[in-house]
Amino acid sequence: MAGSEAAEEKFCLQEVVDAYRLCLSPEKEVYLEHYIAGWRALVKFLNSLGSVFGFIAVEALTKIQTLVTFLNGENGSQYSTLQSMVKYELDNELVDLTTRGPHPESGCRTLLRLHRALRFLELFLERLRVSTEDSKTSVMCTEAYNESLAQHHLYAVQKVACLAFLVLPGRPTFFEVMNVGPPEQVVSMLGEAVPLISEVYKITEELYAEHNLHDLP
Ligand SMILES: CCCCCCCC/C=C\CCCCCCCC(=O)N[C@@H](COP(=O)(O)O)[C@H](O)/C=C/CCCCCCCCCCCCC
Repeated sequence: MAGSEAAEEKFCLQEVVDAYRLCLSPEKEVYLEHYIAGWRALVKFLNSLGSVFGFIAVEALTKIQTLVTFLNGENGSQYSTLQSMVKYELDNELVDLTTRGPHPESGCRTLLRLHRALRFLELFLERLRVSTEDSKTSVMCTEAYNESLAQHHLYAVQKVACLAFLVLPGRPTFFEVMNVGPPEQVVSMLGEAVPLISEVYKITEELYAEHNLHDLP
């Protein structure tokens, strides 16, 4: 890979912060384009963790790609925000609400999977932010996972995920990979990232509750 391409692929926490900062409109609508950009940046991070995390990166990328296809499709303008997507898909009966049927990969159900993962991210980054030098990333990650995503995963997926967490690099490597600078600056940027992610999460959570979309199959 050419040097410039490699540089493009490098993860940087600032990219995540920028994406989530750009996510909200003044009316607190969530722009899908920036929501996806945030996830793309996180996938870079997952890829930098090595092949053990490849299956998680592939799963996240598959969900991202489904949303990108809608956003770039002929009805793309209906997918500019989460709010417009939900309205468009519900108004046009494009969502399988109780069992999987003609619309197994709707935007609403696909985004719900990423939304649940965003809660994991929020919990994990907050743990990382308040962690100390001897804190273990595997423990922080397992706790955040058990409090969030695990509740929506099959037992076999939970087992594989928890095994992967055991080979996570330690806190110093995590901080380095974030490409921010010394640990104090990483902590400070995590302090910016977490509230932004929390707000996007909360707005999505309320939108899905309002439309009874939390259990989409
Ligand atoms: C800022 C740097 C540090 C942050 C590092 C975190 C990076 C990424 C954060 C989260 C990634 C998770 C993305 C996974 C998407 C999961 C979607 C999902 O739940 N899919 C399941 C259901 O899909 P359907 O079958 O209903 O279509 C699917 O069954 C699951 C497939 C396997 C994925 C298992 C993922 C479990 C682990 C998540 C945490 C990994 C974080 C490791 C790095 C810290």
